[in-house]
Amino acid sequence: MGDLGEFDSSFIQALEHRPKPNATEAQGIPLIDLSPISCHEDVETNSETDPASIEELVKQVGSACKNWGFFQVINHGVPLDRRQRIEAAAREFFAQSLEEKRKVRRDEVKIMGYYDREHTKNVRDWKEVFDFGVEDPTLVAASTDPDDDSVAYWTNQWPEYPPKFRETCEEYTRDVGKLIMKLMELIALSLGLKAKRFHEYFKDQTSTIRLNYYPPCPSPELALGVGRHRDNGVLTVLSQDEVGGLQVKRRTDGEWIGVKPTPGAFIINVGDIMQVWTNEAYRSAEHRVVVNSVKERLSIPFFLNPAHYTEVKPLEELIDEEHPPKYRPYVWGKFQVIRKRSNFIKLNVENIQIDDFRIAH
Ligand SMILES: O=C(O)CCC(=O)C(=O)O
Ligand SMILES: [Fe+2]
Repeated sequence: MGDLGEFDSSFIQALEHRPKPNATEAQGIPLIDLSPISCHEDVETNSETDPASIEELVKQVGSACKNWGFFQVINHGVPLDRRQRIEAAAREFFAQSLEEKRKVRRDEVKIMGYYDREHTKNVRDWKEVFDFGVEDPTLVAASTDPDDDSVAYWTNQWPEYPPKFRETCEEYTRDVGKLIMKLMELIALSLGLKAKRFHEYFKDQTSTIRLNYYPPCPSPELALGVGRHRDNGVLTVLSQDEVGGLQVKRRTDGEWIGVKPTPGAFIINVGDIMQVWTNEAYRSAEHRVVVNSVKERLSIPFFLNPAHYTEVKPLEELIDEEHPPKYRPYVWGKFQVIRKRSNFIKLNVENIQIDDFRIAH
C-alpha cells in the first residue's frame, strides 16, 4: 500500500464522501466512568457496590445508547499494559514486509489473518488489517444458502513474528471480553431487562478482533481509512491510539464529528444487532475513519457477535401493541457469511444490510 507510485483510483471517494479539511471535534460524546463496577465480576449481585451508583451508571449508559449510539468509558478495569502490549505487537507485525505479512494472509477459505484490500461501500479503504476470532476455532454457517444447515470453522492464523504475538492477543481478548459482557449487563438493565438477559446468545459467539493499521496517506483529502458504515454485530469496544481520525455522524444534523482520543479510554458503539433487538430504542451510529499524510494510526476493535445460529429479531419483552416489531427475523450466521465474502470484491450493488429486513409500517 505504502509502495504505490501514483494515487490509486480505487481509493478515491465520491465527492460527497470526502473528508472536510477541518472537522468538528467531539462535543458531547458521553464519557462514562465505570468505577462502580470495574473491580467486580458481576454487575448486579454485588454487596460491596452501592446500588445508587449502579443505578446512576445504568441511566448514563441508557441515555448514551439512546442519544448517540457511541460513548467512551474510563476506569473500565482493563490494565493499561494489556493495551500497550497488543499495540506494540501490532506495530511490529505491520512494520514487516508485505511478503512476511502475506504468509498469514486471509482468503476465501481462511477468513482470519492479514488483509490489505478491504472495500467499504465499494471503495477501497486506506488500511491494512489483521483479524482473529475470539473463539478459536469459530463455529460459523458453511454457506449463504438459507436451506443449508451445515457448519464450518474459522481458524486463527498466527504469525511467527513478533514473538508472543498470539499470547498477547489472547490476553487482550480475555480482558476486553469480560468488559464487553459487563457492558451488556448494564445495557440489559438500562432496558428494564435482567442483567444476564443477553448471555445466552454468546455461548458459541462469533466475535472477532481486528488490528487496524492506517499508514500515512499521500492524498488524505481523497481517501478514507474506513468508509462510512455501521458495525453489523451487537456492540464494539474500540481502543484507538493518540493520533485520532475516527468520526461519528451526529444524529441531530448529520455532521461528522471527530472522536478525540482520551488516554486510557475505550470507545463503545452500538451495532446493528442491538438496533434490531431493541426495536430501535438504541440505534447503531454511522462512523468512518479519516487518514492523514504524516502519522500512522492504530486501532483495535472487538466486535461482539452472537452464535451463528441466532435468529435476530426484536426482543419479545420490548414488543407490544404500541411497539410492533420493526424487523423480520434473520439468521446472523447467513448475514455474516454474505458480508465476509463480499468484503473481498468490489460489488456493483449495495451490500446486505439490516434495512433489508425492516418492516414498513
Ligand atoms: O479505526 C477506527 O477508529 C474505527 C474502525 C472501524 O470503524 C471498524 O474497523 O469497524
Ligand atoms: Fe466500525
